[in-house]
Amino acid sequence: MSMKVAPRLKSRPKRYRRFTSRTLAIPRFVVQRMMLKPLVWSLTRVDVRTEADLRRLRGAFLVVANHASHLDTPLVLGSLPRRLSRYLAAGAAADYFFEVRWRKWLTSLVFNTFPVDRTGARAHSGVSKRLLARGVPLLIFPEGGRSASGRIGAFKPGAAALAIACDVPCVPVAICGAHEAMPRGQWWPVRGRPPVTVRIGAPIWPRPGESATAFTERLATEVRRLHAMNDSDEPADRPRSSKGDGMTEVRHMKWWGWGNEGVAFEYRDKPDFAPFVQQAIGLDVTAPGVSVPEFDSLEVPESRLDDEFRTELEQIVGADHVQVDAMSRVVHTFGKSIRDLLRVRSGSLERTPDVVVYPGDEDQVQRLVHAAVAADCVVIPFGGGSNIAGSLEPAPDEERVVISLDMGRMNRVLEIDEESGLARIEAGALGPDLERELGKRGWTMGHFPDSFTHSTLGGWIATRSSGMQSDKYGDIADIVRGVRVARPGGVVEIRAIPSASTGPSVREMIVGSEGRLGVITEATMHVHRVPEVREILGYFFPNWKAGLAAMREIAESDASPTVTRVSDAPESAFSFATRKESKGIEAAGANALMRVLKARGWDLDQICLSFIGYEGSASHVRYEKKLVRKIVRRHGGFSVGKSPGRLYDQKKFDTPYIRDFLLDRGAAGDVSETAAPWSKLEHLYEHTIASARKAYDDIGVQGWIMCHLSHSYHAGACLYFTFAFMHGDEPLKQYDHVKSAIQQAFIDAGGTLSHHHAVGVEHAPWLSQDISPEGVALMQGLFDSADPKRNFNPDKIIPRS
Ligand SMILES: Cc1cc2nc3c(=O)[nH]c(=O)nc-3n(C[C@H](O)[C@H](O)[C@H](O)COP(=O)(O)OP(=O)(O)OC[C@H]3O[C@@H](n4cnc5c(N)ncnc54)[C@H](O)[C@@H]3O)c2cc1C
Repeated sequence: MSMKVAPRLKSRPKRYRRFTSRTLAIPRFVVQRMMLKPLVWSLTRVDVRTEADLRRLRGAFLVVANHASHLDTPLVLGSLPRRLSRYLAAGAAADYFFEVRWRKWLTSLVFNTFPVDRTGARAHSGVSKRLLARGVPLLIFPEGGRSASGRIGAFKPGAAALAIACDVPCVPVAICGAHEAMPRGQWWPVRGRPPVTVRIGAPIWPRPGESATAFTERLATEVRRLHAMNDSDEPADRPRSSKGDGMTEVRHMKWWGWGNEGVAFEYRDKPDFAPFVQQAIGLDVTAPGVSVPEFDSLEVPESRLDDEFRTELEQIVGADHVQVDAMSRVVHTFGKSIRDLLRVRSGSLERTPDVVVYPGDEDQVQRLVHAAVAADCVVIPFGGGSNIAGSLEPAPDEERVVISLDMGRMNRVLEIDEESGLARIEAGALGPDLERELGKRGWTMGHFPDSFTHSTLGGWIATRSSGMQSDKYGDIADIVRGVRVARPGGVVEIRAIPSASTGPSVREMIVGSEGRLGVITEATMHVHRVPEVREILGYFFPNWKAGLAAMREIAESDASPTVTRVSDAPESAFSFATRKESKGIEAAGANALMRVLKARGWDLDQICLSFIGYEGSASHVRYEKKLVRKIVRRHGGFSVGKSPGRLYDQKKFDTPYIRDFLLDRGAAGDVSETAAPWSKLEHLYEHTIASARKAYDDIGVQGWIMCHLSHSYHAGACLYFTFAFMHGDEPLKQYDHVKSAIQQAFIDAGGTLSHHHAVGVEHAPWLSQDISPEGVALMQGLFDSADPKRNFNPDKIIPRS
């Protein structure tokens, strides 16, 4: 349960009483959270990334942030957990904000401001110390003013000196994109909801005896590091693989799990989560989890790379970009499927790549491909390493040298053809990197898979990915127009033509090829103007059948929402269980709504939560919402407003961390998804649920399965199942049994083996049932002729016979 920062309330001299006044905190809450935050969040696209666990932060502290825009203070206040921002007092220039009475009054009311001397006058000296001594946390911008260029300037030592004198920690915060959104001299953000990211780092304490200069340096370095994670214009001092022993600037996920080091799923602020999981799979989440093994305890196979070939690789990409250390090779061995995570956590590393290389441009990729094929090596292109189909692992019995070709340095947006709405982008660009670069010029690609933060353009193309807004923007197969692929014979160049009649589509052969046809170096993608309005509304349906029918009717209608998603009753219950504790009006409102629904005859256990997204001009969005409202009503549903949708939108990229949380506690939780025509969806759903339940019975476990529909098309939609159970001593065997039952159910009920997670090795057993043996033979012919010596990511999609 979260606690409020507790300013010391005893012996408050009158002058400081306003800072800790509970009465004044109420209007401040109303203005900050109910007016300012919704306004700033609607005018910009704010992404809050909390890199650290702030739950243990208590008492006074300083927030130190870079400063380039008047948006910065509302952004920080709106991004910090309410517990920490409630009494946060923002430093404001005494010579500007405290000279005029109305300005002083207004900023004090809204931002709890305290005066900061900038002019050398010491009229307010000691105020900040006294506030800290009273437990009031402070927000300080150590640059001393807003940067005119948007670049982070030198930090003044005042904040560090204050932290040392009062022995309080500093929370570093990097605000990225606010300068572009509303630079100095402007009083309103630019049009088009520019993207802004607020990155909150781990609290930093002054070291014993540390000078203010040294502490300032540490704080500045941390804020720059957080900023550089977002903005490659800043000096790049990016974190590397969790152990940090690679020599490149490319970021990687944790070797043992999803996402960034230090970020984890938290259940304690979600009061319904523990009882829900207990009931669903019999797991007590409050019991301590097991820790991940020490990396040094893993037995990592030796690299088979010899010195001569290493020198050849170094001559192509430079010595810093050829890695053979154990951490680099382990990070590049697997993707992030549950099979992958179970194996890497248990040290089951039969075969790792022998070397990881990081090319910097297409010419280097081409030379690497030539060298690798000439030496009969295996080349496995690596994007973000986020796939969940076993698309990366080298075959355990592979005798040849295996090269993991990491595309992470090739991450630029090369060109935007504004007239055609096309952008040329290098294949190694991660989602946030490419969207940020496009966003700076008012464009978006509109591709947002749940793995967005850690997957790349090349990976999306190579796995036929689909993002949450595919209803409007299309799957990656629709978005990619042109593509360049490095192959032994030279570069395949498919130009960005809107549509062409040039025989079987080579572009389509590359899409979904999982590295088997060569290395995608860049692609030319559809891009769109950032919409004026973007909204995701929440809806309730009385049951799953009604939700499905409404989604089908919306797909058929004139409305073209960006997202159509409806969860079945178990998934809706799960969503409710992961809500944070609500109090006061919010909690009373939710309870009242449930009472009304019950009175109207709704079975509350059958409620299905839905999200529908809208984008475009304000009038277009209004029109679409009206159309959808009518359809929803016809199926017994109604809108529950913007808040659930906003929450879903903000938190969707954090959900993947839950799988590690469960694994730490002996439970396997994973996903399987398919697509089928509308006419088959209901049966497919029932059949899959029944098959999973039978599989749980077979292995004698209490299992859970839930589902949502997303990605609607003219002829059908994707059904996305999430399943979980407490595993025993043979987790892989048990997992394979359940997963296989679900996959087979898809095929038997008329669905495909995967809508957007690719084939890899994990889904390969169902390929022939999906596309027919003759279809597999055709594909095999393509692979055999394109790659006769099986140098390119062999054994994926079609296993060795
Ligand atoms: C929690 C979670 C959520 C996910 N959500 C989604 C989702 O919403 N939608 C979705 O579509 N997927 C999703 N995925 C799956 C995964 O993110 C996608 O498969 C993604 O497209 C993989 O991209 P990547 O850059 O990580 O590729 P990697 O995992 O590095 O590689 C995947 C395959 O592509 C090949 N490849 C990578 N780059 C290139 C290149 N430049 N040239 C040739 N081949 C290349 C690799 O060799 C490999 O075969 C999710 C995964 C997880 C773990």
